[in-house]
Amino acid sequence: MQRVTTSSPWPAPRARTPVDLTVTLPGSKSLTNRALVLAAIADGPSVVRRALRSRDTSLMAGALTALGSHVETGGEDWVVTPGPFDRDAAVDCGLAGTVMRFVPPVAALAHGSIDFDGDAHMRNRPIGEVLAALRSLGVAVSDGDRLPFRVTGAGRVRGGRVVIDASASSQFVSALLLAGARYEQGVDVRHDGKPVPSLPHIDMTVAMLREHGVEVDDADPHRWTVAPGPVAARDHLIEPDLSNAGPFLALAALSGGSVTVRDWPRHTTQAGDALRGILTEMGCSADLSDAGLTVTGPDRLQGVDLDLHDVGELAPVVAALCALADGPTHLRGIAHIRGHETDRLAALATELGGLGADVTEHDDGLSLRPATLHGGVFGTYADHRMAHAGVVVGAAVDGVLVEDVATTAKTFPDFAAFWAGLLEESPAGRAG
Ligand SMILES: O=C(O)C1=C[C@@H](OP(=O)(O)O)[C@@H](O)[C@H](O)C1
Ligand SMILES: C=C(OP(=O)(O)O)C(=O)O
Repeated sequence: MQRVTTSSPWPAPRARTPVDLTVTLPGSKSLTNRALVLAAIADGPSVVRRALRSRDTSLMAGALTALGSHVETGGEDWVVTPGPFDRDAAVDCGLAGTVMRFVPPVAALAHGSIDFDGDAHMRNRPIGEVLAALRSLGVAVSDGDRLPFRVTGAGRVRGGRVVIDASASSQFVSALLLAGARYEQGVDVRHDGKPVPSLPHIDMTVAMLREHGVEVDDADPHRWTVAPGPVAARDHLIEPDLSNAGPFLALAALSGGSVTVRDWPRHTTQAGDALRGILTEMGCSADLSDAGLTVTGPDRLQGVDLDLHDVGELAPVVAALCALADGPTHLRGIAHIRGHETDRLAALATELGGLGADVTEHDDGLSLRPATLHGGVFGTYADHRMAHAGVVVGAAVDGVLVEDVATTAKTFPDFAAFWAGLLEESPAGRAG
């Protein structure tokens, strides 16, 4: 776990009085990258409307283009035309789990050798189960269980049954399901191991496959079967990224003000929808209306005892908010987030602790007790959600400097300018 020191740390703006804000947020990373993959293996062109334009989605578009698809990313709506996967290619995964996990099963369909690599830390993130699964489904994959690796496609994949341990990441399952319909025998994935985290993301994969006309059986909680067959071309309208709504809703929670996120879907498979329940448990009110989701913060923020196994990507912002709460907190069930963009449990314990939080790191979570926080540099370890955690604390505490805030570009274009603009425009910023 290394701190990144690319530019001067960013002085996080304060919210000194209750905010009153309405925001329109960029699209979901998870929905955009699934829509791009499915479009690239579909039987005709598809449009990804209101696609998220960020580092992770540009890397996905770049990967699918390298394989031979045509992805037009000029406007708000991205047009994807499947092409022949008939060449050798190199894929840069950056730090995008969705690119490193979702693209190899697609590359296996190519006629060519596809080389994968990514950022330095990406070489530590787990992928071995996907590579082993591909080998057992008849695909030539170089030795090893980490980046860099090579997938040599023969233009066809046998497919069939495979057993994996997906306890480190739900993306292992999603990856095999997304491409599985294009395998000769489809794919029958069984999980054998500790519980799979982030299950809403597998539900998202299954729902989107079905929208593309693919037959998926997910009746058994540890088994997913995708029937072989065509993937129908289909346009998608991308919902706002509800996980990235976390820091914005946290502003309402910590300032006792109100934040409305426009276009919050009434029904969604996004994990971020769980923020409504989490913030309510912390004492906020959360109202879903035609205007969007409005969260209003309480006078005193309560600590919580939560199992975040299904929604681990929310942990950094939730932990930051809990560090500001009046009561104790225990966040459990999130050992797997040690394999995210950084070891998030260690990073949160170190960085929140560095600002005076009373935080204890456990194997599978964190506990926090009320403490008076102070300013200082908040390290982000190239992790967008660590930067979100830093700005949340910085909105409530003087003198917080967020290192490498530009790392938020992974899933949110120009985050810092947007965040600062909001706090300037709100009465909270003007009062400061
Ligand atoms: O499939 C996806 O789009 C994601 C799945 C989850 O990964 P893990 O299962 O590795 O937690 C989530 O944390 C990540 O942000 C996005
Ligand atoms: C875990 C995350 O990302 P990735 O898709 O790179 O796994 C995340 O965004 O919190």
